[in-house]
Amino acid sequence: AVDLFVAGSETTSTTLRWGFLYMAKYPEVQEKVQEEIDRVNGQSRQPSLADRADMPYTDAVLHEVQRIGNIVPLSLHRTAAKGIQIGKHIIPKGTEIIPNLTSVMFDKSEWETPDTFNPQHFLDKEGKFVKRTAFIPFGAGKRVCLGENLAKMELFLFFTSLLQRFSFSFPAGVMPSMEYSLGVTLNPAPYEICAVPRQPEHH
Ligand code: HEM
Repeated sequence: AVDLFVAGSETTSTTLRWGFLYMAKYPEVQEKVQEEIDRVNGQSRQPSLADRADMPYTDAVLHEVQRIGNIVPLSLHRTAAKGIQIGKHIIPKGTEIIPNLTSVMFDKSEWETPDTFNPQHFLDKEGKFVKRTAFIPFGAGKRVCLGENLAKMELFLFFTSLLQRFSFSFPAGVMPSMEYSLGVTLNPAPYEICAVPRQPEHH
């Protein structure tokens, strides 16, 4: 049970902290997310998971936050249970393997603008959500993150519920900093942010 709390708490909250930071830095993206929330939920009904399919832009923004936030840059270290050959490379049994997720999620041949926050990475020309095979923040294969689906549900619900009620911005005179510190996960450096209540809708 402790493993699940350790693996599940900091990862999700760190991703959300990157998310609100990017919303403050890119107010035009934040506004488009809020337009989508207003269209699908209005102000009175809280977003639910059933709404996700109707919110491709918000879904794309969350995916892009996870890609560029890159919170587990070197995944989990693994040990080869048996010897294998991948192309020319022979990996003997017992080899320690450190998967480099960063190299995939910032790969210049996979992403149009790898170093720039760009939700269009996950949208087609009609604005529909598109999956990308190089999106692997949860790892890949047999030992992919056990909590992937739970994490995606949590991210969607917390992100949309907060953006329904608040707009995030930097305090006057504070320059946005996208600096990070590497602990267990790759974290945004502590930042100051304003959560300004949105005007209730007038009917
Ligand atoms: C945004 C949130 C999360 C991210 C980015 C994330 C990322 C990862 C990554 C990269 C791995 C290694 C996968 C591999 O070796 O290929 C992993 C493993 C794991 N994660 Fe997550 N995780 C998240 C949330 C969660 C949550 C919410 C839980 C559980 C409640 C969880 C439980 C686990 C467990 C148990 C493993 C080990 C699986 C195994 O060894 O078979 N994670 N996670």
